[in-house]
Amino acid sequence: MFFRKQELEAPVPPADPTGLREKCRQAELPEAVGIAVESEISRMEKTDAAVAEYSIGLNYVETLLSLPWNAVTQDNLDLGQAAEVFDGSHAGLGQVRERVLEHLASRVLHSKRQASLLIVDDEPIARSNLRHVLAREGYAVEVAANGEEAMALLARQEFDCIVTDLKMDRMDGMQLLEAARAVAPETKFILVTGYATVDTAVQALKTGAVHYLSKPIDLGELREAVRSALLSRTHRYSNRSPILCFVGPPGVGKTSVGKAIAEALGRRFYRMSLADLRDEAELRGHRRTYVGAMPGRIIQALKSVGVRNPVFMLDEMDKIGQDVKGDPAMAMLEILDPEQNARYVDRYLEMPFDLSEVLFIATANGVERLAGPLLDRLEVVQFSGYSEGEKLDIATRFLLPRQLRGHGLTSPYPTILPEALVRIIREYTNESGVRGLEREIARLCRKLARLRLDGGAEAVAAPVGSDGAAVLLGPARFRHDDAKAGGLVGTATGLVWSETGGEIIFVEATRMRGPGQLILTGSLGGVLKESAQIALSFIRSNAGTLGVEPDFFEGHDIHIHIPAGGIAKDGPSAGLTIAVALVSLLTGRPARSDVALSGELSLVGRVLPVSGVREKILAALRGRAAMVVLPVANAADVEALRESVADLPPVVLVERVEQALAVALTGQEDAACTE
Ligand SMILES: Nc1ncnc2c1ncn2[C@@H]1O[C@H](COP(=O)(O)OP(=O)(O)OP(=O)(O)O)[C@@H](O)[C@H]1O
Repeated sequence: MFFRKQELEAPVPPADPTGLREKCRQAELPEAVGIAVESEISRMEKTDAAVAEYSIGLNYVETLLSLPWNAVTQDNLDLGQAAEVFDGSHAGLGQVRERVLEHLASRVLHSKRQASLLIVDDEPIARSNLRHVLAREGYAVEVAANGEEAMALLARQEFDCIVTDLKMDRMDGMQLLEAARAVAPETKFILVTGYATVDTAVQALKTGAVHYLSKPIDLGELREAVRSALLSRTHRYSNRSPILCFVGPPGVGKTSVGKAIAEALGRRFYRMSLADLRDEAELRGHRRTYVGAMPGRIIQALKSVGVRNPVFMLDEMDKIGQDVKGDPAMAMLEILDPEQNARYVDRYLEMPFDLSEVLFIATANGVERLAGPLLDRLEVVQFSGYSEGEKLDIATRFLLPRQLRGHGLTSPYPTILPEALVRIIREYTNESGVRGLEREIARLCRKLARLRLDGGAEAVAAPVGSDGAAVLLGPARFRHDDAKAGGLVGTATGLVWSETGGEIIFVEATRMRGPGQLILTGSLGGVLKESAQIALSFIRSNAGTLGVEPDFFEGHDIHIHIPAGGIAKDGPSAGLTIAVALVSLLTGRPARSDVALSGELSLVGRVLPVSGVREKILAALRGRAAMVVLPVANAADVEALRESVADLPPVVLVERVEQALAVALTGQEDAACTE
């Protein structure tokens, strides 16, 4: 700190019975915090220790003393090393890897940018001396003779730091500080004067100056003051880039990529789940006057992580918002916005804490539930599910070695053959990510650990193959033979997407005597009901061409049932599957259950594009579907997937529902196809 207490006639500090003043001195608090602590300690000294106010004051002071006001870790900005860290812990994340490295590259570039300084002094000699000294330090330096000239320069250009004389004609240093804060709030100020008094110093620091130097200037102090004022520059500029938001199903590596970013930068990592957030005050803290009041979770997190520039993962951001008191989305906006978060005020602290150096990363399973203004601030990085080949690679390189080590199965390592891993992937897991896979591998390792303890290394010497894995793990949990060859009348296989990944569903339709109603059951959202109605209307209006009796609805009810779980959100894309199930029912032609469909249906029979194509095709792969039918407008998505997944099933792209019927229905082939 460059606040010269002895020259500024500071009052003699009172005795320090609690030891807090000494702690405060050692903590090297920012001036404003030091003042708040001192005034709280003085108040405590006048209060009886048995009174509640005393312990409220004590908690407050201890909280202020425990926060990392100045503690930062230095960033490691070696991009090559960052890539090594990433590749050393992850596989199968091509696009995500590129996006993360691009983000880090822009940080490196920002950090290498030359810092710009403005010197404002009415004495030409002082100006040119300071310019000379600071230019030799490698800064880009401009000069101005008074506040007005400085404001004119500020209108054209941004400065990282302004070193200004206090007493000047035509807008002095204090007026400049006030005017400049309005147009360039991030610029740091260092005030210099020969007439230092406690009052002006305090006023300058309160107005936002970061340092206060008195004349004659000690050059060592000046260099140090500028260096420390610029310390946060790297992070602040980088933070202007959008906040990364990792979006994808569970277990695809969002958290672990966040950790890898922290490791690559040499920063500490903190993860906070927002799923259980019930009250906005949990984030921003409660006012000190409440008994048991505490700072909000953001400030508490920084206290526990011990630095003010960690990588801070805001997990499950899409889960906040419902039944929460206050407006947490607004609070999040403030926390994430670099224009505001440099002066983030927690209700308990009642003073600004600089969050601008925190590297925030958000995660979500889907973007639909994120508030619009929040989404605007975020740069979405989509994590999609893994194919079987990618899962095998991840399991072989990372999950299995980690679990073997974790279960004490070190040398001689038991051999788990790839065929065993493939069987675990196919029969013991059904997921987009690899969390379940890791759990099953851990289960296998526990069995092996027990065998080794009971029978020694010999007992686990034989390599574990596919059958060995099945013996150890017990009966298979998932059978993917649903989409097997053959077919049923009135049942069609569909592909849907939900936040937990892609899924295969079976749409069933049946007809019985009744007054002509459409009955819908299963997990149907409103959109899905509309899809069913559209499919039925299309069939009724095209009965002739589709080979359906025109009056099939008279005297009959149609019942459509969709048994699967999380599909209510992906209603439109089930339209095509419903149409196939209905035409199958009404024509008596069985629908092939190994043909999986997804497409939105229009009233005139066009097949419209759908989302989540990668997840859907991966679900079809898992479900052993022989063929996938998708809208022609999704051709680019299919092509993109073909590049990363070798064993794609054949994909038929259709423009109209009749083309899908030709592929999916057996019997009288092509009879209903118009092309
Ligand atoms: N591409 C990958 N390479 C290596 N390991 C991976 C990869 N993807 C996931 N993992 C591992 O899978 C496990 C689960 O990953 P993680 O916790 O990061 O998932 P997540 O996407 O954050 O899930 P959730 O949304 O449920 O929080 C971790 O042990 C992680 O290391």
